Amino acid sequence: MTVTRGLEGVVATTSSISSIIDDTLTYVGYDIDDLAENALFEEVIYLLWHRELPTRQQLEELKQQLAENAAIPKEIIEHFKQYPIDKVHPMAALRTAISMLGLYDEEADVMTKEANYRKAIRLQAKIPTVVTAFARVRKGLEPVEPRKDLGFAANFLYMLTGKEPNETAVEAFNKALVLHADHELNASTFTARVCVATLSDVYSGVTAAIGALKGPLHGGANEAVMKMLKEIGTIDNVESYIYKKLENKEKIMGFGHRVYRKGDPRAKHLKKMSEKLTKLVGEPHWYEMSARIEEIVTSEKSLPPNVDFYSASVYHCLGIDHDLFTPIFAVSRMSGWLAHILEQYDNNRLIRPRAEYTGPAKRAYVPIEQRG
Ligand SMILES: CC(=O)SCCNC(=O)CCNC(=O)[C@H](O)C(C)(C)COP(=O)(O)OP(=O)(O)OC[C@H]1O[C@@H](n2cnc3c(N)ncnc32)[C@H](O)[C@@H]1OP(=O)(O)O
Ligand SMILES: O=C([O-])CC(=O)C(=O)O
Repeated sequence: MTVTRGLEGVVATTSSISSIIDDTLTYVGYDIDDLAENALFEEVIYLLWHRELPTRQQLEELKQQLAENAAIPKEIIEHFKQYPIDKVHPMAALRTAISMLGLYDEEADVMTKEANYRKAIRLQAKIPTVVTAFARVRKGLEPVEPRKDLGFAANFLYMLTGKEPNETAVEAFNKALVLHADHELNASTFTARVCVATLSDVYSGVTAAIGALKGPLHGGANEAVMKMLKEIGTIDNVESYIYKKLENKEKIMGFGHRVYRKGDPRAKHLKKMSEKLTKLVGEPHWYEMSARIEEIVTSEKSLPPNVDFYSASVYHCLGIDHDLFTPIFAVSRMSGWLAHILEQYDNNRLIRPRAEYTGPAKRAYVPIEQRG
């Protein structure tokens, strides 16, 4: 048996959703740079689920379906109110609430193609409502009901704050959603596919994926980046902080990637947004510190920033609580997870690799009184 640690370079499935070739990311053949500059997040959802960009009518239909399905059962809000609120991470709350949504979906275990698509709509529609409701309930605020007249990005920010967001915020948030939507066989998507390949249901698949995204080596890195920026505090502290970490062989969050070697093509869009937004809100130091960290880590370790690095300062400027950064990633990545889950069902085979055994050789059972 040959063991490939971390399955690096192992091609585990075919997929027609997104590709990373020579450090270029495409969703169904459309370059991420093109989509980031031009697409609405709802168009990207449609693209990932149908493999074509929507016509105007198809887009309007999808928007309407998302708006009509955005409300969540009141039991979920009541559940939130019972949590030990100051101890619960929003990703743990999200993981629980998304699983709980399955309890209130009469089609949860109906496995037809049509029912699975309807569940995809419901999950994509409800995840912003879940994240924003939890964010408000933990502050003692009432959740804000979703509005049918707002697009996906605007509605999220509206439900979070109770105020209609300005155009710049909506544009930036939409772009962040587009950039995070899918990424081939990343850890959380792979988790979702492994789960549903047992023919388990869609809710189980996305709940498992949320669990995988939560870790700091994956989606959790964006929150960890902001924690690092706060710890550093000022531009004058950047050098000593980063060099010390590197000397101690500690990882710098938001850098490195399993697949990209020259760089993550999403990072430059977030970098540009970070520069613009940090100036706009009068906190340019977050961008300046980030840019200096990038200079050092790139020259010392040849490690370019990944999608999580500049998204941290972007979300901070949008007034989003730092522990909501990873749930926001999940709001966007839900679209990719669902695309992959539907694709897995379409051409399913159980995913079950092997392990090379490294434990003791064959042993005889020892009765308990003879042990010790
Ligand atoms: C959306 C996303 O999931 S993007 C990734 C988000 N995660 C992060 O930003 C966390 C920080 N980065 C990392 O931990 C890693 O780069 C990962 C997990 C993304 C990729 O991991 P792997 O492909 O397994 O790379 P691996 O950890 O083996 O790193 C290879 C070498 O680069 C070093 N390295 C990798 N990332 C970093 C980093 N962020 N800071 C410092 N050194 C690093 C490793 O220490 C290792 O060095 P060595 O060969 O001297 O031992
Ligand atoms: O692909 C990966 O390993 C991680 C990543 O960048 C993502 O999920 O967006």
